[in-house]
Amino acid sequence: MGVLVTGGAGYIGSHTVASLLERGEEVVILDNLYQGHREAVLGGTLVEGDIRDTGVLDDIFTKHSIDAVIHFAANSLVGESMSNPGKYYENNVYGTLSLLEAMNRHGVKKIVFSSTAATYGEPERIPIEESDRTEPTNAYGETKLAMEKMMKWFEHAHDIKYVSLRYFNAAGAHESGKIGEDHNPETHLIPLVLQTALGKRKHISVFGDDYSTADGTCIRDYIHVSDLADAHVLAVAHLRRGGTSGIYNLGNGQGFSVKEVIEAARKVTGREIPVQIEARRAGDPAVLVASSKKAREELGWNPSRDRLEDIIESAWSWHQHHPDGYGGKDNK
Ligand SMILES: NC(=O)c1ccc[n+]([C@@H]2O[C@H](COP(=O)([O-])OP(=O)(O)OC[C@H]3O[C@@H](n4cnc5c(N)ncnc54)[C@H](O)[C@@H]3O)[C@@H](O)[C@H]2O)c1
Ligand SMILES: O=c1ccn([C@@H]2O[C@H](COP(=O)(O)OP(=O)(O)O[C@H]3O[C@H](CO)[C@H](O)[C@H](O)[C@H]3O)[C@@H](O)[C@H]2O)c(=O)[nH]1
Repeated sequence: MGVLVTGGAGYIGSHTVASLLERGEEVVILDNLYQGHREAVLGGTLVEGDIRDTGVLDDIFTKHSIDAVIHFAANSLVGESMSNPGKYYENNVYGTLSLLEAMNRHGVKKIVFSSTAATYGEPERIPIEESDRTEPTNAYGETKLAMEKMMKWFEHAHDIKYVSLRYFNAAGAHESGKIGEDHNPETHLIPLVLQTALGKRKHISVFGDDYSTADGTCIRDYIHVSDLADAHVLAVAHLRRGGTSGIYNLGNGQGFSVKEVIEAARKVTGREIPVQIEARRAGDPAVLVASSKKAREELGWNPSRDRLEDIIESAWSWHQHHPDGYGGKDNK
């Protein structure tokens, strides 16, 4: 039996496809290449198409023997979701509905889903546990919460089991050097800091230094993309052995401030990284750090690339060799 990976040409999806292939899985990738890259798909069968297209989904489930879906395909820019929430309900919520309906038509009973720390909003305590309050402060997080609830009701009605993985801040790149992070536009801190180290940007903007944290900048929990990829493989295994549906945080349980990330990047790169302090970014909670105890205990997840310098080092290697991402590939 094989796995369908929606959004498998994107950043986290492509790393998960690589992990599945390493384990000898049959993989079909469905991506409309809105953000994804053909070159990021290291194997399997890539279908260029949209999760909202019922014909494409029916075709895939008819032609391939698929028992599980890993669902990454979504829009995920917090700022854009605030100015254009309709786009997020259309692609994320309607897209997931289209996928679940197709799974139901074809008797596919397992789904692993990309959720986010943004489902919590302003946390009530740190580290955050899965049972904590979920009150998203942006439309993106709200759509992810809606998709989690949709899966709950599809399980109730159609016995489709789900594992929802709430990632904190994904970072780093694959050890092969072949795949890494290439978003357009790029909004994430670590790639922007490294593009500044490369001289592609004049400075890194720090969004607010007046938060109630030790150095005034926001604290996040950075998790290596390959550790995230491993969690998806474990989640599929959990469902295949008859495990129950559930929601799991994925993070390292350690928080780093924006200033600490920049300092670590200076050490790793040995380059100057000019900083400009700017206003706070709307919708940013001060501190987001995960408790991933549940994923460790129930899925057997054991993230191994947890040092911030190592995560930045692996991203740096990717950015140095691919300064223009996949577009300007330079495989030195
Ligand atoms: N990057 C992070 O730190 C982070 C954190 C938490 C959650 N997530 C979630 O993880 C998932 C993957 O994130 P990413 O950073 O790899 O994003 P990404 O944009 O690199 O990957 C998403 C992929 O989905 C594809 N896609 C989008 N809409 C589609 C559609 N309608 N049909 C087919 N393909 C479609 C895109 O082309 C892209 O390749 C997303 O669902 C995101 O919300 C990401
Ligand atoms: O140029 C920048 C970019 C980011 N930041 C700060 O760096 C931290 C990390 O920002 P990212 O944009 O890298 O990531 P977020 O913490 O905003 O992540 C959120 O959005 C992601 C999707 O883009 C995930 O869904 C994640 O779960 C959700 O919390 C934030 O405090 C942000 O304000 C800056 O100071 N300058």
